[in-house]
This record gives sequence, C-alpha cells and structure tokens, in this order.
Amino acid sequence: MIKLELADVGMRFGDVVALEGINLAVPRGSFVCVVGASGSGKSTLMSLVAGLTRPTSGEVRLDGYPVTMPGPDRGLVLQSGAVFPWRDVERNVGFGLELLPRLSKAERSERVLRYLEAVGLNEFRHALPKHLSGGQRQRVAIARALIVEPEVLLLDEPFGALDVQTKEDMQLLIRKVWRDTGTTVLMVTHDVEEAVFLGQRVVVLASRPGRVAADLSVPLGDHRDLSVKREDSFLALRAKIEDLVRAFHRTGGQGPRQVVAARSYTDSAARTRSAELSPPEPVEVTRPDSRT
Ligand SMILES: Nc1ncnc2c1ncn2[C@@H]1O[C@H](COP(=O)(O)OP(=O)(O)OP(=O)(O)O)[C@@H](O)[C@H]1O
Repeated sequence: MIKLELADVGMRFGDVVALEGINLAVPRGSFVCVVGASGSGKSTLMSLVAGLTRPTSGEVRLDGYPVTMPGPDRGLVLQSGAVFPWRDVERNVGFGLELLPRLSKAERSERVLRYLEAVGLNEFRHALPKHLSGGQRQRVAIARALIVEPEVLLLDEPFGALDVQTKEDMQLLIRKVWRDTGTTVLMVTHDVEEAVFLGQRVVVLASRPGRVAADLSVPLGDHRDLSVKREDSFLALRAKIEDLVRAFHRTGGQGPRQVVAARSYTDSAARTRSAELSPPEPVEVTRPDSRT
C-alpha cells in the first residue's frame, strides 16, 4: 500500500543541515501536504523526492525502489509554472508524451484533449504562454505533469504566486484531478489554510534542522468545497497547525538560548481515526550548542 517512502533521510549542504532523520510514508492514492516555515527544508525535500538531488543520508523509495534520478513516475509542478514559451498550450501539455514512444498518434491526441479539458484550457489550446494569465500558465504546467499519468504528483508551492481567487480555483481543480485520477499527491506549501483544505494529512516540518515535527490527519472527509474553510473544525485545525509551524520554527543568530519545541509530535494514530488532535507544548530549552 505504501507508495512513497522517506527512510531516515538527511540532507546537508556543507555545514547546513537542511533535513535530518526524515521518516515519511505516503500511501498510494493519498494526498499529503508538508508545511513549515521558510528554510525548514520543504523545497529540499521535494527535490529529493523528485530525484533532482540525492540525500546525504537515508533513502527515498518509490514502491520499495530507491529514487536516484527524475523519472516519468513522478510529475513535478513548481511555483514558477515553468512552461516552454515557444510552444503553444497544446504542445506544452503534450510534451511529456514525446518521452512515451509507445503511444500512437491517435492516443496522444486523445490524451492531450482529455487533459486540456481537465484543466479547462481547451479553448486556449493554440495560445502561446505569453498570452496566458499566471493561473492559466499554471494549469498548463499541471496538465503537462499529469498527462504522463505519473504514479506520484509532486507540487512545490504550485499556487504561491497566484491571487486568492485563482489560487482557490486551482485548489478545487487539483482536488478534482486527485479524486478523478486516484493519483498520489505530495505537496509542499507554506500556506497552512491550503494544506488543511487539500490534504488528508498535514506534515509539519521543524526548522534548523528540518525534521518532522508533527503528522496530523485532516478529519474533513474527501469531498470538500470552499465553504469548509469557514467551518469551526477547519478553523481550529488550521490554528493548531499554524501554532505548530510557529512553535517549531527557529530563527538564527540568537545565541544559545532558543525557544524550540522539546519533542517531536507524530500523531500516527490519527491517520486511522478522526480524533481530536493536540499539539505539543512548546517549551523553552537550553540548547547544548550555540550554533544557529
Ligand atoms: N543548494 C543549497 N546550498 C546551500 N544551502 C542550501 C541549499 N539549498 C537549501 N539550502 C539551505 O537548506 C535549508 C532549507 O532550504 P529550503 O529551500 O529547502 O527551505 P524551504 O522550507 O523550502 O524554504 P522557503 O519556504 O523559504 O522556500 C535552508 O537553510 C537553506 O539555506
């Protein structure tokens, strides 16, 4: 059942420990969001899962096999919504299929059409990216990642640059795509509201070093519309997670005495029950080393 797994993953950049002892299992078909303050290692984690970089310790596994490089089994969408400016929408979306030579021309056309429709871009199929809005360009990037029908969709702050209205449209779109295709989604975002709305689980990263501080289930069911964001249970969970992000965030340069959380909190039991969640008590501790 486990699809994607990070086993004791660590990542150092010289003296900087970006990630340390990350253990995370993303089961097949699930939607997991990772949140954390700036510098907590979210993009580093995504880059490891995408296979763009290798961890300095531990292993990322997909279906039990180590991830060592990028592959069509993982579709990656970045905040920038990188698209080829010289290709029209249709040829941008169809790009990934060029790497799948076994498909016939008719199959390619059918798939391009299906994914253009899925992201609502059919009428823009012949437009160049420079004539699209930011949200439309991001739809192109999502369709291009989805069209190869990856095992796992990796979303790295994909809606970070969009206005609120477009962002919410995209959130609804990605939930629909997830439900319709049954793909596995791992998303990193600094937006806690977005993480709670989209995820079945929200993983909180502590910073310096990046590690899993909390892993909470979102007991909101899989059929959500935007009105859920105003419900008390949603607002309460959002507030708890925002408190956790704050509690586990360390800023540098403050000397040996820092406010950090004393222990990690992993609500693994909550993955199988819709239970009341309780955050850790952030406490003031004296760190043995003063390196920040
Ligand atoms: N190539 C690199 N070389 C050196 N340090 C790096 C490199 N990439 C990341 N880091 C460091 O690793 C830590 C985690 O960075 P990362 O970009 O993964 O955090 P993040 O949570 O994605 O931050 P943000 O939300 O600001 O994008 C930071 O301290 C960062 O300075």
